[in-house]
Amino acid sequence: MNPTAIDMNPTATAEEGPDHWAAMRSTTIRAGSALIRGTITAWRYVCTLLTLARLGLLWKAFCAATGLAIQRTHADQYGTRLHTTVHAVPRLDRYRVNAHGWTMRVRLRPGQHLGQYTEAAIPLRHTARVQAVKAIELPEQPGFLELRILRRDPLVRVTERPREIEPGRLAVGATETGDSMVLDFTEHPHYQLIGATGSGKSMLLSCVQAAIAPTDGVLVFWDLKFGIEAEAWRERYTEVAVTQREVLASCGRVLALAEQRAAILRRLGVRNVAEADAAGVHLRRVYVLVDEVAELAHDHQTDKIADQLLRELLRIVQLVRAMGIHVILCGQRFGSDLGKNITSIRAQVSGRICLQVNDPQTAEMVLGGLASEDQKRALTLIRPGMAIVQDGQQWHYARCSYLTTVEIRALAAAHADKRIGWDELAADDQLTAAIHTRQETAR
Ligand SMILES: Nc1ncnc2c1ncn2[C@@H]1O[C@H](COP(=O)(O)OP(=O)(O)OP(=O)(O)O)[C@@H](O)[C@H]1O
Repeated sequence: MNPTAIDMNPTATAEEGPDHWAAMRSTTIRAGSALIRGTITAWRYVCTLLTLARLGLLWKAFCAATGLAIQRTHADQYGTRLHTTVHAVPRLDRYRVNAHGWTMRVRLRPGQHLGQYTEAAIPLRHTARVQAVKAIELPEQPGFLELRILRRDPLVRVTERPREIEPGRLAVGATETGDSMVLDFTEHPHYQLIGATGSGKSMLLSCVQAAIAPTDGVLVFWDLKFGIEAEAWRERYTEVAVTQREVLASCGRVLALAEQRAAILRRLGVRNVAEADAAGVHLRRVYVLVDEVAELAHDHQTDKIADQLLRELLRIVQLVRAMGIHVILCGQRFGSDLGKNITSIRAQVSGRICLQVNDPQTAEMVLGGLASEDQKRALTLIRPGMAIVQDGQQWHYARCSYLTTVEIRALAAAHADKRIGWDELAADDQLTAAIHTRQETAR
């Protein structure tokens, strides 16, 4: 055999062969995992539909047994010996099925109210053989209720990955219905995340950062817990402040940026960054994360600047919402006992997430608008990272995703190039606005 005949084009086979196989292998793995995920989801839908059908068959008997059906007895025309009992059963409609369960609307019978259905939720859970049943009122539809039925608890293992859904809307976990747990900074410009030690505040904060990291959002961290939590994300931060003095300096920079942006918004004739975005001027969102808020409010022995800090924080939460600057306050408690301006600050922070807390007063402070028995649920949350999220008069259970320290470090390193300094940010804002003005003038 002629050896040169074998060695025709050695580099090409060496380079193309492995690439070809690697591409095939990765495509097969991706297709395989998509197939498995698809099969699992389809199977979950099938199980949900079967459970729903089973409950449909049992609904009449269930309502009769729990008093939800109105009973009428019809005597026959010859006397009272022969009579029939008819159950007027509450009608069900508007079914919405997902992989974890379903919701259905109940048309209330005359005289019925939410309390009766809340009471019936536990027996219904057993009758339907599901994880949880919740009855909620539909504010726009008097005479109707919604039953939310959870066949399988999506909060046992949260599979949702933190991500930005659209500018200012971050998915950070899952809710009990299997939907994404969303922090919506358009609806609530600032958030408070309150929970006892070990309840999962830092994990929730990490999920928020993981959702922001791949975007052009600006991350500022005031880590008053010695900078330990900030360490994993350090490469991605514009600024980390770990002492009250540093936080005070950072407050000044945040307010200066807000002032500059206010001038830009005035020039453009718009009211906030969302309108500026629509007009073609994109200003990066700035997220100021504060862990732990009580540390801002305590005077340390040598430095007496807590009052000044709270005044600055109040100015920030009052003034910067239109400028695309959002504050997320984390703490174990956020009560008026911490300082003079706390109540005013709390009033400005409308987004509220209550993780597990140890006392009913804290639950009441965070979940102000809810009934006291709903507030008390925050005392008995069983899993770390689980929270009660208030949504107007309604509430739901939610849980943040879980990220390991290795994942967090990898994310911070992968998106370190998105970091921007304060001066560059100010220059970037001015430049974006100037380009827009020039384009407008040219038109
Ligand atoms: N969604 C989650 N899934 C699984 N484990 C979680 C979740 N969230 C938090 N944990 C776990 O709970 C524990 C406490 O979480 P974390 O440190 O975030 O609490 P914390 O409220 O910040 O506590 P501290 O106030 O003491 O710092 C950690 O071991 C963390 O891994």
